[in-house]
Amino acid sequence: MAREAPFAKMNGLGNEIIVADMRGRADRVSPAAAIALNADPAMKFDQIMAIHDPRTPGTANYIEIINSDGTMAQACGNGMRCVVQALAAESEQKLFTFETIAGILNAEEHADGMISVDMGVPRFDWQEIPLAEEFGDTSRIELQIGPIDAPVLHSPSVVSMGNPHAIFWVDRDVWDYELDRFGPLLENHPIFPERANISIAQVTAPDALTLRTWERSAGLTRACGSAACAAAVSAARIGRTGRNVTVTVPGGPLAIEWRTDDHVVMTGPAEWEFSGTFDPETGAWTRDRQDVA
Ligand SMILES: N[C@@H](CCC[C@H](N)C(=O)O)C(=O)O
Repeated sequence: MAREAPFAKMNGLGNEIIVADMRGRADRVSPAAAIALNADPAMKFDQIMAIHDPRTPGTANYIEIINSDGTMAQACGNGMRCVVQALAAESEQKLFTFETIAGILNAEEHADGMISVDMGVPRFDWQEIPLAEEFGDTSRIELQIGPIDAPVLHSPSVVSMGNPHAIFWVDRDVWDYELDRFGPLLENHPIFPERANISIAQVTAPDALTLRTWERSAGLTRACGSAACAAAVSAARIGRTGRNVTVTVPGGPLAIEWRTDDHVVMTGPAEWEFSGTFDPETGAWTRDRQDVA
């Protein structure tokens, strides 16, 4: 087996993604490789989306999602759009089905280049998010937050989009808050036994939100697709918006539809930056010659 695997460096609204083509090989991207790649300023990323052969022959490609600290994530909306664009560039295929550790996902590339991903159904039960203690109603929960001196950041909406999310509602501009300071504290709050992605959200219209996210295991990002879905369903659940909203993240807008069949569909762009090959064990990488200016 060749040691090097092809990759495409991409982004989804500024969420930095490496799409790694691991098809036809039995190995996986090691946590050490992820950490080494992220330490290189030219490759710094939020998630690696590793495309593997189907786990059962004849079924969907298996996508492994690896955070920049080498840990696994169950969902990555922006990364899935990057995977779709990378695979769509190989063929005429427009409709895709993938398997992740959180289940089966369907996606589609539209004629205008925008990509929709069916992110599945939101989970509101406290054990499925998961939370460390029982809450009957997770649409807003009261948290004991000791060292954080921001009184508004106490009663988030919590939800799983495959991965755990907490959405803190604010009335002021989301940029008024020091998410880089609160994010790591809230991510590791004992109520979240598997930690959580932490977002600050402001409802700006009955069909619009602004959102900033501190991602579990990746830190501040310019976009988090699963957080946009989590914020959209949470806003609708507490009666602040309808079920079709535009969620504007630092990288730009995402359209989120919470369908009547309970599935959440996210639509947005993906962007290719450059390609190369890398060693999935060590993270050593080379940029493709034709991409070098
Ligand atoms: N960027 C992603 C979410 C990434 C996963 C997250 N860091 C986690 O560990 O749950 C997205 O676009 O959804």
